[in-house]
Amino acid sequence: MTATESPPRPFDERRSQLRATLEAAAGLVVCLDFDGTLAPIVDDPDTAVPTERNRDAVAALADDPRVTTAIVSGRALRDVRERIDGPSIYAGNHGLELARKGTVAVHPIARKRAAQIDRLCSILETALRSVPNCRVENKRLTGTIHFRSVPAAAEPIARRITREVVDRFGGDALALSTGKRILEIGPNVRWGKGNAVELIAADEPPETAVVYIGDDVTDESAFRAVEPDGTGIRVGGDSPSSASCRVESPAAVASVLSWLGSTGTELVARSGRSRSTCLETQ
Ligand SMILES: O=P(O)(O)OC[C@H]1O[C@H](O[C@H]2O[C@H](CO)[C@@H](O)[C@H](O)[C@H]2O)[C@H](O)[C@@H](O)[C@@H]1O
Repeated sequence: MTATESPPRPFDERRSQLRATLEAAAGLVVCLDFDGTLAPIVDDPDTAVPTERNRDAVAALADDPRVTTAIVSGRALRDVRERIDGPSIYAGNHGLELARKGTVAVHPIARKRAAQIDRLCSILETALRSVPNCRVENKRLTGTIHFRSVPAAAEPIARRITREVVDRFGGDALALSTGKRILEIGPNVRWGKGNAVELIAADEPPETAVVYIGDDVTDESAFRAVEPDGTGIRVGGDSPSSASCRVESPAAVASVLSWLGSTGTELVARSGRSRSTCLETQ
């Protein structure tokens, strides 16, 4: 546990703190992870879809001019865009690519190393061919090796092969990281979802409240980016996290999004009105 990590509190117990944050805020940004947050975790990554309530709640937030809504995913940008519609901002590949204001920015080192990722994904596909149901997802800037459907007895071997291949062919240029029943290869750079969230927030007026909801290790840098002025909400479990709140599941995320879209936006709007009243009376 790092100095800033402690078990997050249930969202309902922290609601009054979030109310206070929003009452003092000039605007609201809602950043959302995809797998395990909007979409329940499933065996086959190709079949992951948001729950209907999350889809509707995201569409409502995205339509509200008082809110900036962003998806911040480990999936490739193009992939995640096809899975959830509405937001004006999308970050893919754990923040290495960021689509906003009509342009797509790509981390320059990640762009340079894309050919190496492609090569490594091919090598891994061959090396892991004999492991039943082991899947290599080539996302251009990163690659994901999926073990969720691999028989339990074969998983340690598959993970070992993956580590050995990345050590041998990735050198210092590429790095391996973990996720939910996956290993991921990416450029060896200090850049993650937290950096993307900081860029998104920097476009907003000062004193905008940022809420980030996510479920996995790579979401921790985003929680650190928003806390303590904003609010991180961890989905699932009560293990230590840099998020101050938690909810149980993607089903519970929908209730938080609905609350943000109704009460949350109202609190921020009221705060905006009281600010302008103050200015007018000076
Ligand atoms: O940051 P996210 O949007 O949460 O993406 C993280 C990874 O999500 C996907 O893998 C995870 O979800 C799959 C579908 O439910 C599941 O089968 C797998 O075990 C999970 O790790 C996605 O396939 C990866 O590319 C993302 O990096």
